Amino acid sequence: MSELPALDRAALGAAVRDRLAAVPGIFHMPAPIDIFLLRNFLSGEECAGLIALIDADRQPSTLFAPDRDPAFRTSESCNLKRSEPLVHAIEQRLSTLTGIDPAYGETVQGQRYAPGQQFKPHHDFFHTDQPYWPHQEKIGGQRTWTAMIFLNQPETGGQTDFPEAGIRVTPRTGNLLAWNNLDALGEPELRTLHQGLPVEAGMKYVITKWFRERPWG
Ligand SMILES: O=C(O)CCC(=O)C(=O)O
Ligand SMILES: [Fe+2]
Repeated sequence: MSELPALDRAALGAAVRDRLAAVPGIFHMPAPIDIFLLRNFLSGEECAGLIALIDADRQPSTLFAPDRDPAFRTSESCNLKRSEPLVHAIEQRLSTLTGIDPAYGETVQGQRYAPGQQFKPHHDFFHTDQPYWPHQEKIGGQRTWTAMIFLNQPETGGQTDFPEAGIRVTPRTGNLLAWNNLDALGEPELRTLHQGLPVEAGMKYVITKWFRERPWG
């Protein structure tokens, strides 16, 4: 087995940013964090295929650090298996896009929000003072980039909001949002705080891919 190195967080942040910035048609959003929007990363057909996989397997979503607030994350989610050809193909494309080897990525997670459901403000990076950290540290360490793809568009609500970065993105079928959870020095960037606002009408489906600093698992 070939040994993949631990990635230098700061160098990775810059390398992925430069690679994304060169993608034709991508929008580097004006913000104090590195965040990109790429329209139509997936086709409507691919999105429909992923929605069917999510509907077949979805369960109430969980949290690494269960919150006292039962309304913190009310969506349903599921892990999408790499053995599904569609999931495998999308993982390859995400790696080509970001330049990050698929081994560093966690399993793709699918998520569905019904009206009233939301994911309150949180960071995707790990808080290293939390009880979950020693285990996460062993199985890949800190999260680096997040790639999220909107699979459909709810009628109203369900935007992804970064209150401290001044960014709010409306779900549109096939659009990809990618951001670096770490700062220029490779440390957790607090201004990546984000939330999935409550869906008001219709359904919202997304997939999320979190990349680690070391091979995951
Ligand atoms: O659904 C959203 O808009 C945000 C989802 C999210 O933040 C996550 O899955 O980590
Ligand atoms: Fe998140």
